[in-house]
Amino acid sequence: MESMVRVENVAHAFGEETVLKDIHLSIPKGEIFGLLGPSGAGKTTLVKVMVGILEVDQGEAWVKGVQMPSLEQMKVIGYMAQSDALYSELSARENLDFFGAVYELKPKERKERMKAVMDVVGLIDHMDKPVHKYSGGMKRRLSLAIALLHEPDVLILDEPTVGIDPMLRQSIWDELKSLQKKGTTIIVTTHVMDEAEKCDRLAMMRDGYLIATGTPQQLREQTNSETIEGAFLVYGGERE
Ligand SMILES: Nc1ncnc2c1ncn2[C@@H]1O[C@H](COP(=O)(O)OP(=O)(O)OP(=O)(O)O)[C@@H](O)[C@H]1O
Repeated sequence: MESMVRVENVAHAFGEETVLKDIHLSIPKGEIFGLLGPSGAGKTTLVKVMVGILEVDQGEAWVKGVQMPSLEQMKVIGYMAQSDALYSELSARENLDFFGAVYELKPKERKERMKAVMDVVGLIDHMDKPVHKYSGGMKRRLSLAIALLHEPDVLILDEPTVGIDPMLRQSIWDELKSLQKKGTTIIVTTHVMDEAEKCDRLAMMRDGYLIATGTPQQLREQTNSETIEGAFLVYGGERE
């Protein structure tokens, strides 16, 4: 199957601390791929390598056949970072309009997409509110809307549902599943175990290593666990 995201032999250190070690990954088109691991395991650092915003000491990352970092290739990626990159003095509409221009969406299409993505995240009635008046959860939702705006082939979402209530979280996952049906490849980091269950495949990280990769069922079976949470605890080293 065509590999949409490929990471080969990646290693990286921040000063003395090695945070990624010997990472190999291949994610096929249309897969929902989850990255799990204790805080500090290296998940965010790894997604930054995929997005091409971190140049690593060793190894390579490829997105849709192009080696990262590549400015041009950013157009096929929708990235939602852990901390929101929003202009707080501007309204949601102005933020979306700005990113729509960055992604070179034509005015008519931009307007339609802005409405569609704000609908998905349940913010359609808050289009004209300045972002500094948004709650933390609303900012997360707006960041997700921006990542979806240009209908990217690859969505890379770093803890997208933190601070989002269960009902909206469900509707966001419904949207991710429907994007997957259209062929979008989705990479998501999460600490939420029921979200991990929704992924086609998971990678467990610990101390900068990818220590296990497989379907949720495979990871449960390999660890004799009934739940992904159980598997996570085994791989996280918190129990034998
Ligand atoms: N810019 C940086 N400079 C120095 N150290 C960094 C930098 N970014 C991350 N680190 C360190 O790299 C390690 C991995 O961090 P990373 O954010 O990738 O973990 P994570 O698995 O995403 O954690 P969390 O689940 O808490 O988000 C941590 O020890 C962190 O302190």
